Amino acid sequence: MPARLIDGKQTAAAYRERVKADVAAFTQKTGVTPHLAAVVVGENPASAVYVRNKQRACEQAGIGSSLHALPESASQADLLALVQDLNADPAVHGILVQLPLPGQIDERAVLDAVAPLKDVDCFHPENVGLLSQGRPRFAPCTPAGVMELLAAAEVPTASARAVVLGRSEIVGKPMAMLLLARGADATVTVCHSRTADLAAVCREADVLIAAIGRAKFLTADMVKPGAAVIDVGINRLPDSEGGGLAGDVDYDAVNEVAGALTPVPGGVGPMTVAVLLRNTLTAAELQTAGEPG
Ligand SMILES: Nc1nc2c(c(=O)[nH]1)N[C@@H](CN(C=O)c1ccc(C(=O)N[C@@H](CCC(=O)O)C(=O)O)cc1)CN2
Repeated sequence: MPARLIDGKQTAAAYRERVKADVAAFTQKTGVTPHLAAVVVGENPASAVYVRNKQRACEQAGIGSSLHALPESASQADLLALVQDLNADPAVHGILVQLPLPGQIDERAVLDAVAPLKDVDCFHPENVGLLSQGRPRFAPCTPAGVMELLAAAEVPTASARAVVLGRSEIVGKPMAMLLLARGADATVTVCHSRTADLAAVCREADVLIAAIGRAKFLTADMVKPGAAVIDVGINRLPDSEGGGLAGDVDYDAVNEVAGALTPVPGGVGPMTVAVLLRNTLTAAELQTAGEPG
């Protein structure tokens, strides 16, 4: 029997409606319109699409946005100066620096330069530290989106064995923290391409998060029958393989073994954008006098 489909588009649409209502209430109460500044460096076509989608989503939620584009040749100093300007601008509540950045730029130095209260991606070490201590200021967008999908699909995490395949700063590590947090209460293993007997480790999972960044890496033999599998991967296939998008999960094969499964596209991706909207509202609340943080 095929797995139950976990529909990210539908869950994200409902989530975005809730954010929109909360933004309207906030703006009515304070007179402040939350504002997201998006920073893009270079001509990466996928980044351009993602940022355009984020701006469109802002507009639909009643959030203002601005685009700050630098050329591919921009120096680290140019980018740091832009980030400092946005940090100092009281009309800007959230700053996102779209990744990846061109090779000449030290990504970590730029992300560290974003003011922690405007760090709507939750990449700044202060915010990662708060998250790891179980007192998050912002939700890490993609991992928090995964938690929303699990909740919407009524997949229990308490006492479940959760395996996170991938150890990136953006997804794998914060994902493990959210699953481990009080309330989620999963028993969490983080594994990666160098884990010994990786398939056996993955097969222990009741909840399996694939975030390794390799197309169709997770195969059916790595999945416990009935497990909930969340595919975080968004990989562009070469034309020789038909082009298009593939997740980190070998969808057709895993669909025959898993109990529930997210598609790509239409799974985790839409949730990343939805959580970004929530974080922009949170940032505006934190920076608006008289608003509880
Ligand atoms: N500053 C950031 N940079 C990047 C992040 C991030 O969270 N913050 N994540 C990714 C890109 N990303 C958001 O920025 C992102 C990627 C994909 C989607 C999405 O909805 N994908 C669709 C498919 C879209 C397509 O056809 O290409 C889907 O999965 O249904 C949303 C956000 C790296 N950079």
